Amino acid sequence: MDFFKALGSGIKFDRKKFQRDIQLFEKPTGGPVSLNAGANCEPGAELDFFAEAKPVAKANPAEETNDGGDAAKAEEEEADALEPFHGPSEIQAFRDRHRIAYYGEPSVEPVRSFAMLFERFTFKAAVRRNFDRLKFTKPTPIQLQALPLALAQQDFVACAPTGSGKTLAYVLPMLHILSEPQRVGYRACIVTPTRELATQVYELLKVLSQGTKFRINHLVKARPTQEGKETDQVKKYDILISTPLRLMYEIEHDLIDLSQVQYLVLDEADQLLELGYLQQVDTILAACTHSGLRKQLFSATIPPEIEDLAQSIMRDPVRLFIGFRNAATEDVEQRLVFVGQEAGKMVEIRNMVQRGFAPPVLIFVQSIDRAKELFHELVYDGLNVDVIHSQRTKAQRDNVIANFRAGRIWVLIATELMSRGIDFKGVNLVINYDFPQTVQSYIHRVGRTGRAGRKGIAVTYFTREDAPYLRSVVNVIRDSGGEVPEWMLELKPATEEKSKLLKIRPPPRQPIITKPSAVKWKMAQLK
Ligand SMILES: Nc1ncnc2c1ncn2[C@@H]1O[C@H](COP(=O)(O)OP(=O)(O)OP(=O)(O)O)[C@@H](O)[C@H]1O
Repeated sequence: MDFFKALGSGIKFDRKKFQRDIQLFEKPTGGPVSLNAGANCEPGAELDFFAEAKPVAKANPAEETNDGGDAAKAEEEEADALEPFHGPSEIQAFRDRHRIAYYGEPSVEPVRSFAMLFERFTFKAAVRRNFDRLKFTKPTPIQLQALPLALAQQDFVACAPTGSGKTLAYVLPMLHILSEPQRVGYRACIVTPTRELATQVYELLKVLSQGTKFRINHLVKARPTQEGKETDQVKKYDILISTPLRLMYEIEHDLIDLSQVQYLVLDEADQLLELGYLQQVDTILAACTHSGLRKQLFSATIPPEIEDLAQSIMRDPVRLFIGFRNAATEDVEQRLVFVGQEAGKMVEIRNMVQRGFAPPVLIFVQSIDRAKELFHELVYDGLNVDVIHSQRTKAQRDNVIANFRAGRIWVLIATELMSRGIDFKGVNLVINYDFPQTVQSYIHRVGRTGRAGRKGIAVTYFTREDAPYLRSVVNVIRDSGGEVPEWMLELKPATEEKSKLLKIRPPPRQPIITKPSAVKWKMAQLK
């Protein structure tokens, strides 16, 4: 109990909601405990919940990893660098230094800085002001190249690590290209796999478009059929943000007109081009009939088969890759923990709590049932925990996210729903309680920490049954600069057939039940 009191030092609670917590944590006896998982938790220091991002130590990973000469060169690339490039070889050297791989024609020059971008492209004063308020000093590597590429109105596929600012790379050019609001209907459309991600993109667009008259429709709510008809009312919108299922419904019920869309972005494109979403995305593509339509695809993971598919729906796309293909961000320390059997996972979690941990923590499990089970275990342990999955109402999901962002929830249990795109800047630790079913899932889950230049830790539990799938994750850890024991590198990768099976169906696992109270709850569920 002392540990929790200590851990609570400096944390503000919603007093009504956390009455019990307040009783437990009031008048802490000492400073926070030194915790092995906490980048923010030095002995004696106050917990730093969702503080402003720390100085971006490595906005451009190349700056730290290259040799002295390159580092000195990178130093020269000040935030306001305007020096033009002198020919293709200098551009190539610049791209190499920032680990930008650029395939295709035309070769659009990158920018050295935001100052150079705004010198080359004259943005509306309001958008410039709004951008300045974000206080981003240097473009991330994907932004160095994708911003001018998008502004040159090219089709492209962009693959860059999680948390490296891909959203800005399409949202900012969109506002420049659309230029002025026009009452002709949607001219830009952004599709994301989840409602939560759509909301996040909408929030950034709202910030950047303040003071302009652009109208943005965040289409995630169901609406009565008549209300949605393509009336003058709907024509006032310039930009649409939606999820594929919602949008397909609108198209199939003739509620929406996408014929004026000239700028289509698929965020988390590899997921959108997978079987589960393909039909919906096909319907959306077919509805975007404008001859000048430009398509841009973004993700932190673009497997080769998806790259081929992407190319088939685009016009000579440029392909942009930052760093290793399909690697995890280098800002996350990745650990693998062998837990023997299922029961070992709860032991490990409880040990972690005993040892101390620095919230906020995000825990991933493979199914809704397991999310509920784990929630009941941890709630009975007295942890400040909540759970998010698709069976919760939209309002509940929004509340959970807001509470987690505000530090009112310390531990959030999530299903795959939250694995992609969601930007929780302050997450210190991600735990893969259940081993991810694909290497892409691993990369995205791990990428919920270590964002925008911050550091993070990701711990993945594995049982004997998970061992055959370990190798692909081991490769990701190695490629992102992590250390892995030699024996793991000698493991055989799972066969293609086995990996495909795992992707479709999670493996059976023992329920997460260790307490009589949880058994009672589970029995009631099964009735
Ligand atoms: N140039 C920049 N400097 C500092 N922070 C930035 C910069 N660009 C974006 N960010 C911040 O980085 C964070 C991550 O950005 P974003 O969510 O766009 O990442 P992403 O690459 O789309 O990640 P994911 O693949 O997980 O969706 C955000 O909080 C954003 O505000």
